[in-house]
Amino acid sequence: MRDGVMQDVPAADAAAPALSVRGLDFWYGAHRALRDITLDFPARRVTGMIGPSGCGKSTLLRVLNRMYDLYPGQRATGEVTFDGRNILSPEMDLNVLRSRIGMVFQKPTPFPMSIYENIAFGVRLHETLGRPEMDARVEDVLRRVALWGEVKDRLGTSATALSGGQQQRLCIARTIATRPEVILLDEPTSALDPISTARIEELLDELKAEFTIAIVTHNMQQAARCADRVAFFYLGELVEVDNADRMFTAPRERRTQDYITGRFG
Ligand SMILES: Nc1ncnc2c1ncn2[C@@H]1O[C@H](COP(=O)(O)OP(=O)(O)OP(=O)(O)O)[C@@H](O)[C@H]1O
Repeated sequence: MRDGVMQDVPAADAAAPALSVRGLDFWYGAHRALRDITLDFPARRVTGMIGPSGCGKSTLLRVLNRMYDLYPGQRATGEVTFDGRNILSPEMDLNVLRSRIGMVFQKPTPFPMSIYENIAFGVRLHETLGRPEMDARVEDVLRRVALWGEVKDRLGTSATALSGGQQQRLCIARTIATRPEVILLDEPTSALDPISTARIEELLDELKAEFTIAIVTHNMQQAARCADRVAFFYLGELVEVDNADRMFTAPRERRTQDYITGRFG
């Protein structure tokens, strides 16, 4: 426990953290959007991040793969340990980092190229594969996101012609194709219909056998269905983190209880 934030985990659920955030502060210019965040992301578990709009959930995801680095005036202090290194360090190779900690956005963002190239493009940045190996990689990840059957006969056609749900599964396939350890998802189903949403949720359940997953969601049912652990944020602070079942049945903090019962947010 640190600074009053409850985060003890029963031994059975105490997977080693893949990512450890310690004393993290984040600024957009003079605006401090995250305050002294300390949070572990256990390996091969789904950590759900919830809280009212503007509380800093997306900001934290953007810190975890240094996405903020693309924007002047944004800075983070503190530590985020991944594979024994502080990823906030200026020496970090950001291309390597982003291949190991992949990100899926709210709105499906396929590249304006073919379905095949959407996957092969990122792989080529990090590996040199011959055509048969690349074909096998493309097929493997499309099978894993349950898209192969739907697209195998039109791999050369534009990805932008797919439905929203198919596009989001393609974006997840693209992310796992570079074989990351961690997948960050920022409200990945908020633009999708209920059937596509259910398919993505099932997919997350399968992927967590292999990947560490952090998902931002506004949907309490989704957090309860998908997440092993849930972290509740409010006004840039981490209020409480706990196993999902306990978080939704017996939250310890009043603010968490008010939020999950719909009293604000
Ligand atoms: N580019 C930016 N420049 C300045 N302030 C920003 C920027 N992006 C976010 N903020 C501010 O940082 C705070 C946290 O925003 P963030 O987007 O992380 O919240 P969130 O919890 O993900 O919200 P939502 O659920 O609405 O997506 C908010 O006060 C927001 O206004």
